[in-house]
Amino acid sequence: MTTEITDELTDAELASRLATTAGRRLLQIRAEVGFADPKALRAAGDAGSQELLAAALDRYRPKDAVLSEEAVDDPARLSAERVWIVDPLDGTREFSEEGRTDWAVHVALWRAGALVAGAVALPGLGTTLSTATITPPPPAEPGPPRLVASRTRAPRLVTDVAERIGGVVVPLGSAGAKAAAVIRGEADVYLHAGGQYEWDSAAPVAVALAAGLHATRIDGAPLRYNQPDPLLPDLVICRPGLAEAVLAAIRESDTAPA
Ligand SMILES: Nc1ncnc2c1ncn2[C@@H]1O[C@H](COP(=O)(O)O)[C@@H](OP(=O)(O)O)[C@H]1O
Ligand SMILES: [Mg+2]
Repeated sequence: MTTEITDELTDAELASRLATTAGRRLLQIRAEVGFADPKALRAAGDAGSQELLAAALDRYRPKDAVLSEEAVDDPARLSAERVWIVDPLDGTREFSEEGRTDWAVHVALWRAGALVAGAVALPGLGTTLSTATITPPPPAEPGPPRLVASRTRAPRLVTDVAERIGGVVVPLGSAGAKAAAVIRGEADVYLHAGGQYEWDSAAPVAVALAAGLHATRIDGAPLRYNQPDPLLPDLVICRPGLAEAVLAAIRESDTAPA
């Protein structure tokens, strides 16, 4: 897989190569810094990936705005037509735990109201999912639907919805890794509520939509990006055939946040 970054790339190709390249840098940082001081490793990862992505976007898309978890928010993005929404290291906690592969790099492009390109790199798995190349997941496996949810901050809503649809909960780190599990057919639903930001979901949602999956807020409303407040606290990504049942279970749950 070539990851060379040149001036001629489409936005989707650029997103994919940037995410892959930042992911390789993160693997190097993991090897160099080691796991003895997880806090130091997390800080080095956040900073190293942010530096690489910021420099590359500045070099290859100098006119575009950027919204990143690891940079000061520049309100100029609110009047920009094109905004890159990036999470240089999603699943920071898992990145700092030896042996875990559930962490990701997110690079998405928002243009005039919609996500138009995106990539989620899973460096620990050696793969990158891109809107340019993604295909729908394989058919659902027999058995109960598998719901991926936060390892550390899963809301009660997840267990409640799992019970209502006869599913099982699978804890996994990183929004990108969870979305990827659904996109790759290793899980059927990713449900989250109670807090998250635009950078946590923009690239995963861009790829999920390109793969033909359902991706909305938990009340079924569209996920909207490049908003003044980047808080985007909940989402559901799932196979289209499960969306109606999942949204109904959320509505019926007395644990759904108002
Ligand atoms: N309640 C909450 N409030 C704010 N952010 C949250 C959150 N729950 C999850 N997130 C963010 O969503 C990403 C995935 O989390 P999780 O693995 O728990 O599902 C993490 O991003 P970062 O690792 O980039 O900080 C995490 O910080
Ligand atoms: Mg994140």
